[in-house]
Amino acid sequence: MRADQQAGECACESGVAGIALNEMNNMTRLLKCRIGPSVLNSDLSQLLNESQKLLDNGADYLHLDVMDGHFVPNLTFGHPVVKCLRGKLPNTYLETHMMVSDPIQWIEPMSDAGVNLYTFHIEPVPNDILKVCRKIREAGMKVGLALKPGTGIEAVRQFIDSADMILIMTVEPGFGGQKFMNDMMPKVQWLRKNYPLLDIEVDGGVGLNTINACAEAGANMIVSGTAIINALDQKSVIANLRETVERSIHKCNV
Ligand SMILES: O=C(CO)[C@H](O)[C@H](O)COP(=O)(O)O
Repeated sequence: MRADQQAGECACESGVAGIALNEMNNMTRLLKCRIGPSVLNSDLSQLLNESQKLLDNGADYLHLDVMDGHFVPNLTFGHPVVKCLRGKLPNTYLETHMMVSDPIQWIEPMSDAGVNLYTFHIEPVPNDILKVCRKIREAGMKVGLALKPGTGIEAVRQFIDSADMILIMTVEPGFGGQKFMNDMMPKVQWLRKNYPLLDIEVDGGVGLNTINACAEAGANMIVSGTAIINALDQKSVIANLRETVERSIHKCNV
C-alpha cells in the first residue's frame, strides 16, 4: 500500500462496513459527511486546476468517473491521467468510479496510480464480486460497490460486509447532467436502516434541489457534478450540501 493511500481517511472512522443494529447507538456519531465532486463535466484540459479549485472550495475528495465505452456508452480517462493527477495532489483522497466491463483489469494500474477507493459496478461481474473485492484490498485500496438504477439491493446484500462503501446510482451511469431519480431513495433508506455505519454514496443529479432527499434517506457520501462545476459560487454549494447532510446525520444521533 502506498503512503498516500494509507493516509486517505474513509468517511466512516471505524472503517466497518456494517454492524448489528443494537451496537450502533453510541457509534452513529462516527459517520461523517463527505462531499466528493465529480470532475466529469469540468474542463478536462484543465483537470488539475479544476480539481484544485474544488478542493479549495471545500471538497473532501474527488470522484473520478472512469468509463470504458463498453459498460457505458461514453469514454473518459484512465489510470495514466489519474496517476498524473495524483502526482500533483499527493494528499487528496481519490475515488475512481469504474464504469467498466472488466473491473479486475484495472485494479493494479489504478492502485499504482495512487487511488484510495476503487468503486466498481457489480453488474458485469455477478459471480466474481468477492474475488474483485479481495483483489482491490490486496492492492491496498478501499472497496466500493456500485449499483445501477435497475439493480436491486438484493444483488449486493451478501457482499456488504466485504465493502467499505456502497454507491447507489441516481441516474443511468454514463453522462453528467441527468435528472435525479428519486425512486432510488428506498435503496439508500434500506441500507442506512440496516447498516447504520456504512458509507453510502449517491451519484447522479445531486445538487441543492435533491440533496434533501439523499440526506433524509441516509446518504453520507455525496457526489455532485454539474451542480458544483457549473456553480458561480462552488464554495457555497459545497457548504450547503454539507450542511444538509450533517443536519440529517445529527438528527440520527439524538
Ligand atoms: O457517474 C456519473 C455519470 O455516470 C457522474 O458522476 C454523475 O452523473 C455526476 O454528474 P451530475 O451530478 O451532473 O449528474
